Amino acid sequence: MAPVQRIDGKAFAARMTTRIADEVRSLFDEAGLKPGLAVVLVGHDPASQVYVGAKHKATIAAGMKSFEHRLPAETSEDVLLGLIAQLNADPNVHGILVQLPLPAHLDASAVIAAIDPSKNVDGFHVVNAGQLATGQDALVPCTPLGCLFLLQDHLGDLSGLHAVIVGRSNIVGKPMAQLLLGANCTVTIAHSGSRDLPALCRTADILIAAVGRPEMIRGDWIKPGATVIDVGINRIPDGDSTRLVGDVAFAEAGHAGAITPVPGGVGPMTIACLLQNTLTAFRRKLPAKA
Ligand SMILES: Nc1nc(=O)c2c([nH]1)NC[C@@H]1CN(c3ccc(C(=O)N[C@@H](CCC(=O)O)C(=O)O)cc3)C=[N+]21
Repeated sequence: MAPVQRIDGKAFAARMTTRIADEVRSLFDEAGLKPGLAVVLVGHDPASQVYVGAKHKATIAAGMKSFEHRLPAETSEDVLLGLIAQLNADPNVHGILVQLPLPAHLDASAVIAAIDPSKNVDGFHVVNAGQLATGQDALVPCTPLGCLFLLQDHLGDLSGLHAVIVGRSNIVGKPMAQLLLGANCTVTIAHSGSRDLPALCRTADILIAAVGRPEMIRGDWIKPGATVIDVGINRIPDGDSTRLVGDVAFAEAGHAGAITPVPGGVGPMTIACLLQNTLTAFRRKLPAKA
């Protein structure tokens, strides 16, 4: 059998970012218009600091305005909601992202609900989720959108394929299911408690791993030739240091048709799709052409 193909999300994301930057410059620069993305980070979680820094760099590289708001860990919900109200009203801000997880004293669902759905570039608002579920134009959560782009690039038409999604979060599993249904897949949503999960996974033409458990999905859970998308980003100890692994035991997946590596697979696509959503939100605010 042909050797497994690596799906290069890093390269795909770089091409997407270049295309978005070209679009921003060629269509809007002359008119003095710029999409703007506001990112709010509460507290000092080291991983979150790294991600927020990466988002800032990508936003600038795409020719957009980046507004960073770093708030102390003890910020009250009132202060955070006040900032969100200000960003909702700011015409220079087209996208708003509040980095998750939030410190425990803050109610993430109340914060997400406060972000104007038309600026909610994470696609986490119930209005965004409802629009996606009912087939209306929506801002779609960045990680599953990135997975869909990689699948369509690799496989072309997805019609009739059986997709098994392991993971049922609002951020990945559920919106991923909606997107794949929209692309005419047959979709199964499974989770760590599903009965005979290995056998279920073996029925997948497309296997999406989004459980958040390092290397939980073993080689013998993968049907030969299947396309595997590994959403997991787990930092595990490695000697005196640490390393990143996905939710799939990558070294055992040599008989898959294709697989996304970790790092360099889905992660970079999440950031590229954030830029894409910011551009989409910006376009929708432009006055209709006369
Ligand atoms: N409101 C909100 N929206 C998010 O989209 C959001 C969030 N909160 N909280 C945290 C997670 C995580 N996340 C990642 C983005 C990029 C990489 C990424 O680019 N990873 C690289 C390298 C990572 C590394 O080296 O540490 C890769 O996989 O190749 C990873 C993870 C967005 N998140």
